Amino acid sequence: MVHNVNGSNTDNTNGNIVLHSEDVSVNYGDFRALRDINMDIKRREVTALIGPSGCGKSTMLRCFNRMNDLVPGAEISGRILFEGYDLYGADVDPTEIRSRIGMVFQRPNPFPKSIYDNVAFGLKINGYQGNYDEAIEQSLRQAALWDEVKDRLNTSALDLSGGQQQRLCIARAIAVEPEVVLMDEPASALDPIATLAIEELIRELKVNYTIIIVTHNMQQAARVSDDTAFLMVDEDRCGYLVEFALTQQIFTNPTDERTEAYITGRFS
Ligand SMILES: Nc1ncnc2c1ncn2[C@@H]1O[C@H](COP(=O)(O)OP(=O)(O)OP(=O)(O)O)[C@@H](O)[C@H]1O
Repeated sequence: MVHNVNGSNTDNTNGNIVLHSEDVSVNYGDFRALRDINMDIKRREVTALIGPSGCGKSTMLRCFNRMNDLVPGAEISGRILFEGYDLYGADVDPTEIRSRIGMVFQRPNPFPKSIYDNVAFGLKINGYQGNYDEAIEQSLRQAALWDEVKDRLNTSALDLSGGQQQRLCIARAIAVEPEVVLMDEPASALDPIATLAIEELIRELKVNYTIIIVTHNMQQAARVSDDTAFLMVDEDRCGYLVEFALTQQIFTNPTDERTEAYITGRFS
């Protein structure tokens, strides 16, 4: 169990901050991929991570639910506080963290099981004792998929379209009622209509969840997020944070000229 994470906050956070990163750096073996990242993720808001390829967006995202623990050679320094407590503390169970901070990947990755069993999966692992039918319906409704699948819950998830599969993966992630959902380019493998459906869904989900999204698509960041972090790479290919601000400010009146150059397409 993660002790006390619902208790009173300790240092450096207030009730509005769910995740707080402090001087976070990440190495893959000898290669430093990210340095000194400081940012606060606000509750029930959408935070976008943007920046050129290789600047460490996915690496940073994975730090927020300890997915980098699973990457050979990955080492993180600095601190991340989740609800005020050290996410990397000795008493923290990474598996529990990953159910409280869920993840949706770039390519929809449903299991080769029925639609129903995909959503039930996390509930079973968590030893859920409630009514499965109700929990599954609620998750599919929240993921804006219920009406399309309610008559075929026992058919294979692999028969769904790409956009439906991604919404199913979102339903699977939210079934265990995480506090945070991390999304790594969740719409990049989808067509424009499915992409808009995912964006609409993200705006709906933030009523209940805190969302962090990595996206290459700046219009998408502007459409769905409240805060935006802009990262770049230095001459050693190490990623760093240039600017973190309200999305509206980043896209209309950025403080840093590098942000301005990036969002106006002067480099990519
Ligand atoms: N498992 C790994 N082992 C070694 N290096 C890695 C690993 N994963 C990522 N990197 C390197 O770390 C740096 C940051 O990668 P990351 O995928 O986090 O960037 P990104 O901004 O998400 O990139 P993209 O936008 O292209 O997906 C890159 O130089 C990448 O090559």
